[in-house]
Amino acid sequence: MGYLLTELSIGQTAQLQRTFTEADVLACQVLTHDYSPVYNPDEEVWRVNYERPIVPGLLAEGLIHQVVSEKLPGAACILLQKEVIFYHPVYTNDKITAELEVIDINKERSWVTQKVTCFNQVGNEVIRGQIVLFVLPKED
Ligand SMILES: C[C@@H](O)CC(=O)SCCNC(=O)CCNC(=O)[C@H](O)C(C)(C)COP(=O)(O)OP(=O)(O)OC[C@H]1O[C@@H](n2cnc3c(N)ncnc32)[C@H](O)[C@@H]1OP(=O)(O)O
Repeated sequence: MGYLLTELSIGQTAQLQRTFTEADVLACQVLTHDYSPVYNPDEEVWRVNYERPIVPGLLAEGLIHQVVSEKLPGAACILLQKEVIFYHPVYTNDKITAELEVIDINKERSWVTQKVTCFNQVGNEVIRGQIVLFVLPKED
């Protein structure tokens, strides 16, 4: 399903929630080969600055992509730009909400710009940013 470009409007929002588990982190490490000690509960290095091991940024960002694929626009599109700031760590077993809001539509190019906000179960903003998507036309 999803929205055609002509069905999108400025201010439209969508969100999804996900809890990132230790198993998710391990699966992400296998795929990315990023075995940073900051993800490992048995390591010491993260303890000075952080409460618990951190979820890889790339994995947390995955929730943003899920909102794009499933909800807004929820149709086939191509990521053109992504700028994100990690304001607060995502910890294992945090319940994260990713919210996207349409802030610009370029009808001539079929490009849509969305504001990205992700926050955790206590309302801390963990990720803020912006993405630009090329919304592919539906086949007739
Ligand atoms: C590379 C891989 O192997 C590893 C990973 O992927 S790790 C996972 C992804 N990254 C994170 O999870 C990082 C999460 N963020 C943090 O841990 C914190 O942002 C921080 C420790 C870097 C900073 O926190 P803190 O020292 O508490 O800073 P404040 O909240 O007090 O803010 C001070 C000012 O800095 C600005 N700021 C904060 N965070 C960032 C950021 N990530 N990028 C840019 N600027 C940041 C904040 O706005 C404050 O600015 P102001 O003008 O003073 O208001």
